[in-house]
Amino acid sequence: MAQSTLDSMPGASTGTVVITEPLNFWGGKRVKPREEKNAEPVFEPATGRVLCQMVPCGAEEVDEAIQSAYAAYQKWSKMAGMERARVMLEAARIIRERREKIAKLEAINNGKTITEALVNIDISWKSIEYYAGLAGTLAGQHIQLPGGAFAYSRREPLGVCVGIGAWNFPFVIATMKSAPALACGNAIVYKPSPMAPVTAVILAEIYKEAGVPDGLFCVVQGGAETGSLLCHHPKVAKVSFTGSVPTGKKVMEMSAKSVKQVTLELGGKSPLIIFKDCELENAVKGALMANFLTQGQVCCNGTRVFVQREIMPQFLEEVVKRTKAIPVGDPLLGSTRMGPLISKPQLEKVLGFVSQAKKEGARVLCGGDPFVPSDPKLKGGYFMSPCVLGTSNTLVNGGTAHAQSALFFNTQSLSTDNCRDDMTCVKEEIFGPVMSVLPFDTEEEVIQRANNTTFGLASGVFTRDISRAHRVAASMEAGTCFINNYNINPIELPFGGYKMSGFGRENGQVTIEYYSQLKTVVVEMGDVESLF
Ligand SMILES: NC(=O)c1ccc[n+]([C@@H]2O[C@H](COP(=O)([O-])OP(=O)(O)OC[C@H]3O[C@@H](n4cnc5c(N)ncnc54)[C@H](O)[C@@H]3O)[C@@H](O)[C@H]2O)c1
Ligand SMILES: O=CCc1c[nH]c2ccc(O)cc12
Repeated sequence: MAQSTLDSMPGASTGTVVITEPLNFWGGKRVKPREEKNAEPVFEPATGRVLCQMVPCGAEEVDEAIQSAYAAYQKWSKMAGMERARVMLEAARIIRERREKIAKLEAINNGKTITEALVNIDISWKSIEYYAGLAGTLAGQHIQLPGGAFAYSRREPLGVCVGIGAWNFPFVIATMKSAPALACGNAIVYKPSPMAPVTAVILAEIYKEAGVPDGLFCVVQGGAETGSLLCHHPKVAKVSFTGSVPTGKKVMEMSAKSVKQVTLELGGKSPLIIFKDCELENAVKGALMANFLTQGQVCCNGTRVFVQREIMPQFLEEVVKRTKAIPVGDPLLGSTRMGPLISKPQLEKVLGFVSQAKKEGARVLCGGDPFVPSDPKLKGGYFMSPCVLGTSNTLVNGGTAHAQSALFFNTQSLSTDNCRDDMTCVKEEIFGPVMSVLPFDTEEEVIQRANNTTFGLASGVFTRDISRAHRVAASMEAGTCFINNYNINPIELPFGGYKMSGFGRENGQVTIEYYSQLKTVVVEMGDVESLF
């Protein structure tokens, strides 16, 4: 087994790892790219150094991977669910055993902190364990018909599925797609993001070691072109896509040509609503969890934080204090709570949103600047200080919080020194550590404003009023609503979007339905009654 990448991990530190092994995997082994000519450098976000080369797969390589997956599917789909479960449980066990090494590699490639990367790897093996548990339960129905005839339904796999992933949760996304796919008896060809290509192949090796047939989980590297080859391939039955709305639309369009099933897990601009009767410290912690994990590059982040006017001063004071205290730096240090963004263009894009917000009248309450850590090896990294955009008055001296709110916030509608619903930073997905804080007055008003978006991935509400909490949750046009917390996404819970945030679900029992199809078998026990 080519385990050398992982073997080099225990002693590895930021700025030291170089990966030269092939990153494609099909037919049960790593596969060297056919041509190196379109190689793209992959950068270590913490240092800006080249970590490896990503060589995109062309049509022949994609076809080879899909043929290899199809051959594996023929074997795997004939195994009993319990047999598949056994192999999957072994894969989960191996991931768990190697969690530190895999997490380190993930943190090096993605820039997320080692603390978060470990949580991600734990989610990954739990996902495989969870779907292994369901593999043996897949069953149809028996339906009695008149005259002794009957029918039964069989839950069958789809065939070769394709997974296309984003760069923010590379290992998690690869497992969240492959675990339900394999449990149902499918094979899967996975294309990671060209910016985070290194851990998917580790997953492929682990599945192989656990005993899946060669080709069952393949990895092809590449960007838009390779993705498009996958979406057009006639042997592919389903495409599960995680990424942005514009790319999701293209994937859906390409898949429609050969009527492939599609799951779209797309972006968001989720609202987090904080009522004045909340437990304030929890609400502040929730707002930080909703905005700053993985440097704010999380699809379901609650980036529009609506705060009831009366508690705005206290909320802002506390949220700004805590945001300023977030230790930004080397992702491999246990004490770091925010690493670098994924790439230089992403950093520039996010800083651009902050500049635009200022031009449109928002006040930067903290952060929003490029950040250069003191450690010299991190000088070329893509760091920025976490940012809160909102109103400035609460940080003005003097007056009680209530007096301030009465004096200042009652005139807010006249002020431009504020986040407003029509600002770019409030309307568009930034995908970086930028929280926009907006005042509101009434429940009715905030529900309308929270839903006034084309996205619908997630939402959140903080209140002590149980009736209000459920009323607000029911009225959110979003696939998830968190009550009195945020970004709690265990694998047992269905996850996915409303509106332009996509359709289909990942995680939870329901995902079995997105990786399988029902066949109805009708059985006659008597003679055929023919009208002809
Ligand atoms: N809903 C979710 O579960 C979820 C999870 C993570 C990220 N996201 C979203 O992903 C986005 C960030 O990720 P990104 O920048 O990697 O997104 P992206 O849309 O740029 O790329 C996603 C993937 O699509 C591939 N791709 C690009 N063009 C393609 C094409 N024409 N055909 C087929 N594949 C193509 C990319 O190579 C990559 O693997 C954000 O909008 C974020 O909200 C959503
Ligand atoms: O960007 C979001 C990635 C994501 C989607 N669903 C889940 C579930 C658990 C996670 O840790 C991440 C995600």
